[in-house]
Order: sequence, then structure tokens, then C-alpha cells
Amino acid sequence: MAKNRNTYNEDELLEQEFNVGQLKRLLSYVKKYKKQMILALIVILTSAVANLMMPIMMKFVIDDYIPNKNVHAIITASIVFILIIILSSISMKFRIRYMAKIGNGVIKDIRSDIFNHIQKLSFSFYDSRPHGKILVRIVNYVNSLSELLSNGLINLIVDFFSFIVALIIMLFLSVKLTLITLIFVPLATWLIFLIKNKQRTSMQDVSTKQSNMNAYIHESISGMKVTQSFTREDVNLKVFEELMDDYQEKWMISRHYIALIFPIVKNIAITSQGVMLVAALLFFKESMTAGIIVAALGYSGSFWQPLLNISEFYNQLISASAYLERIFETIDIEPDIKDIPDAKPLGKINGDIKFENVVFGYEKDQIILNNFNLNIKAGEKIALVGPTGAGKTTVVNLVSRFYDINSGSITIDGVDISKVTLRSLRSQMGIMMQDTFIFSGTIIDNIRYGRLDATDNEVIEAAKVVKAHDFIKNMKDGYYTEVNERGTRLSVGQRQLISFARALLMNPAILILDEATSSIDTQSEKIIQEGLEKLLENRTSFVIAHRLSTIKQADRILVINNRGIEEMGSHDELLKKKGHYYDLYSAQLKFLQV
Ligand SMILES: Nc1ncnc2c1ncn2[C@@H]1O[C@H](COP(=O)(O)OP(=O)(O)OP(=O)(O)O)[C@@H](O)[C@H]1O
Repeated sequence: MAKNRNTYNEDELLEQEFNVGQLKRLLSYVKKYKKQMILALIVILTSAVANLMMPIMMKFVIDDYIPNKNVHAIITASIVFILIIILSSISMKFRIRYMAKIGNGVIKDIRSDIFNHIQKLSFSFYDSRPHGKILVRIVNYVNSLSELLSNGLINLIVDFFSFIVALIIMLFLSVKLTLITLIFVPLATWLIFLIKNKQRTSMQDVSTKQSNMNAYIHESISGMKVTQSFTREDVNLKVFEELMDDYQEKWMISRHYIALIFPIVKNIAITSQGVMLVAALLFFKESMTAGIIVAALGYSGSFWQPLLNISEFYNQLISASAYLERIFETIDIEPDIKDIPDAKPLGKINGDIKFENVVFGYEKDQIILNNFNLNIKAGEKIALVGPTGAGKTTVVNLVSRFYDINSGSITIDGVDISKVTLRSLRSQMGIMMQDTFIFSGTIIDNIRYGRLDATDNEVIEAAKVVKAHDFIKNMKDGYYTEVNERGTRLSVGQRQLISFARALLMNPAILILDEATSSIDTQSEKIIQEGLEKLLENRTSFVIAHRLSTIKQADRILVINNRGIEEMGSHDELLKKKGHYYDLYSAQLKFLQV
């Protein structure tokens, strides 16, 4: 059932609390790359240790080698400094390589999980939210994790390590100076935590507004032809600008918080160094040497730097947390329609279909089919007619179990369709939906879409039956002509013929044709009809058509109206009845004669 319907100008609700569980879940993706992670750590830690040796060596140079004019030791120390710098650059290269590998790998894994999952989600998921918002989750939000994964995580470990090592060496150098520095740590930590909650909320707002903006862009691109036909460009631009203003406003707020943390920690670091220097010169003069002061200042630098980096990591984490929330929320959405735990595959079917007291509505409070009963024998050709919005498509959607019914049952060959696997059910149906969809690729790929093992000849045979062969043959590269997404280079009728062939190629026991020939000219339709007659033999079929000439041959015609079947019978029987069908047919006949 559709819930949480959402539009481009409606903010999606976000959870407010920072969730450690999400981070753990993210780490479970990183686990797979343990080996690269360890290698990166070894490389980085080696260079961190080397860098941490520099201030202590400086102490010896200042306090010992220079006063004693030990040139040999000074030169050796200089060479060691140079080697440390070279080692740092080499380690940087490897670190970037390893981290890029891990970061990209994790992003690929998350993205493929999310894509795999959304393919399982039912129609109601797609009915209830703009497609642009789904797109944003797979592309933008996953991308935004990249910085956190490629650098943040490993930096965090190294920074903790550097912090501890710097602290230990400082304690050895001077306990007093170390304590002075440490006094400032709680202050910095308190301020960081104070800002973090506000920052997190602001990041959530940014991602919400970004999602709205993307949804509108996606909708606008899809509807561009209508926009241009109705010259709505100026109005749409205004709407878009308003969405951008909303986004910008939230973005500025979030930047404000992000910009706040770094200077605060930096200022505390500098103040602490100042206080340390003053204290060393005024109060602890006796126990100090120039070397100790220089080394302590050096360490307090590499002591504050990790804290700064950790706060930066925290920033990234907070931003990523808002995105992770959306990503995992999508992965966690339970498909409305799924196999029940002990679902069995549906064996090869004959095609007997029975609707028993079926009640269904897309929304709980809006019933579309009420107490719907229908018994179809295998091989019967059923036509559905009736006013727009009466529920014809709904009936066939239920046979394919694209939606679950509220109550009652639908059985195929006596087996309840809710108890069998979706794959075994849908793979025995050929469905041609009202809005035909052509995928980017070649025409032959499009026809072969549901049966990848079909030979070229089988594809051509299917195309011939639906009379698509002639126009395909005349195209530049025949069956191998490239078509773009949605098939915009094809006429609507041509698109219908291709998706018609696609449905037929499945050689299904049940064939569903929802307005399959509505955009095909009457002459071609007549020709297709002949092929169809043969094809529909021994198959249960549903044909929905507004053009009544198409369905005259049906075994039974159902007039769907007022939440159920209003009339039922063959063409002749219904004409004799002089009811709704008779009126519809007479009206169409009159229209054609005018
Ligand atoms: N995804 C959906 N979510 C909510 N309501 C829907 C959805 N699809 C259809 N409806 C509603 O269900 C009713 C039946 O729709 P359905 O598509 O079955 O009609 P139809 O008889 O096939 O119409 P048409 O001849 O225009 O194709 C309509 O009133 C429509 O508003």
C-alpha cells in the first residue's frame, strides 16, 4: 500500500539523533578491505613515527650538537630530516593509492546494494515518491561518503596514534608543560560537542533541500516536451530558483557551523602554546632549555593537529551521517510485495485464473475493486473495457501481483498467487503495459529484454508476428539500430510494436495487453490482429482497449465500472443487452461514421 507520498516541494522527514549504528554498519562494508587497510596503516604509521621523531631530534641539535659544535652530528641530523621528508612523500603516495581503493570499493558495494534493493521494491514505492529523490540517494549521497572513507577513517587511527605518542614524549620532556597544554583539551572538546548537534541538523536540512531540487530537475527533464509545448519555462525557472534559494539558505547555515569548529580549535591551540611559552619563560626557567621549549612547542603542534583533524573527521562524520541515514533507510525499506517465507515456485501453468471476493485499493480509504469475482478458464481471451479510471489496469496489475489485495484471493490453476515466488509467477506472463518503455541499447536487445537466451531468429519471428519487422528492417542498422532511453527516436506506435514483440517473445501462458495497439494505425492493427489470433490460441489473455474493434473477437468482454464488473458476455451478447457496452460501441461507431 502506498505510504508517505512525497513531492519535490515536500521535505522528507529525517531522524534527528546521531546514530552510531549507522557508522558500525558502514564499517561492516570496510571490513572486506581489511588487507588494504592494514597496509595503508603500516605505511602511514611508519611515516607518522618518523615525523614524531623530528622535534626530539631538534632538542638534541639545539641543546647538544650546536653548543658543542658537533658538525658531524648536525649533518647526520640534517640527512635524517631529509630522509623523513622523503619517506613522508612516498608514504603519502601509497596512502592515497590504498585509500582510494578502499573508498571506491566501499562506495561500489553500497551502491550496488542499494540498486539491487530498489529493484525489489514494489510499484507502490515508486508511486509514492519522486524518482529524482531515489536517484539522489544512489548517486549523490553515496558519493558524499567518499571523503570520509578515503581519508577520514584511516586519518582517525593515525591521529589517535600521533596524539598518544606526542603526549608520551611531551611528558618525558616536561610534565609541567604537558599539563598546561592538557588544561585546554576539555575546553576544546566541550566547544566541539556544543556545535556538533547544530551542525548535524543543518546537514540534514541541506540534504533534504538538495533532494527536493534534484527531484524537480528530474521531473522537469522528463516533462520537458510538455513544458516547452505549454511555454511554461519561466514559471518552472521561478520554481527552480525558489528551490535553489531554500537549498542555499540551508547550505549557508551548515557552512557557518562547519567554519566555526576549525578556528575555535585553532585558537585554543595557539592560546595554549602561548600560555606554555610564557609559563616556561616566567615560572619554570630553571628546569628549561631552549631545546626543550622548541621540542615541546613542536609536540604541542602535533598534539593539537590530531585534535583538529579529529574534529574535522567529526564534521565529515556528521555530514555523512545524514546521508547514511537516507542510504540505509532505502536499503531497509521492506518490499511491500515479496515472497512469503515458504513460497514455492509456481509450476508450469495452464492459465485458469480465479478472483474470489477480491477487495483492493491503492490507498486504504479508496477502494477501487470491491468484492470482485471472476472465473477465467485456461485459454480464454478476456477483454476489459470501461470508463477511464474504472480499474481495468488495476485488474491485470493484480494478476501479476504488482500490488497485494486487501482481502479475498486470486488463484492461478487453483494456487494462490500470494503463496508462490514472484519470479515463477511473473516469468510465465507476457505483460505489455500501457506506458511502453524502451531502454537504451539496440532494438534487438529491447525485444530480448525478458528472454536473454532468445536467438536472433526467435526475435525476428516475434517481430514479424506483430508486424514490427518491416519498419525495423528499414532502419539504419536494422535490428541493431541503437535507440535511446525511452525510445524518443521512435514513433509511439513503433515503440508499442517493439514492446509488443518483447511480451510475445516470452511465450507466456498468460498474456496481458494493456492498450497494446492504441497508437497503431487501424490498417496495421488489422494486420497485427491476424497474427495475434494465432498467438493468443491456447493462452489465457487479457486485452484492454478503448478501441472496441480490437476486442470484438474476445471470448468474454467485461465492462468494468463502479468498482466491479458491470456487464459480462461476448460482443454479440452485450450488444443484445443494450447496456453500457452497447452505448460505448454505438458511440464509437457513430464517431467513426461522422
Ligand atoms: N498507483 C496508483 N496509486 C493510487 N491510485 C491509483 C494508482 N493507479 C491507479 N490509481 C487509481 O485507481 C483507479 C483505477 O485506475 P486504473 O489504472 O486501473 O484505471 P483504468 O480503467 O485502467 O483507466 P484507463 O482506461 O485510463 O487506463 C483510478 O481511479 C486511479 O486514480
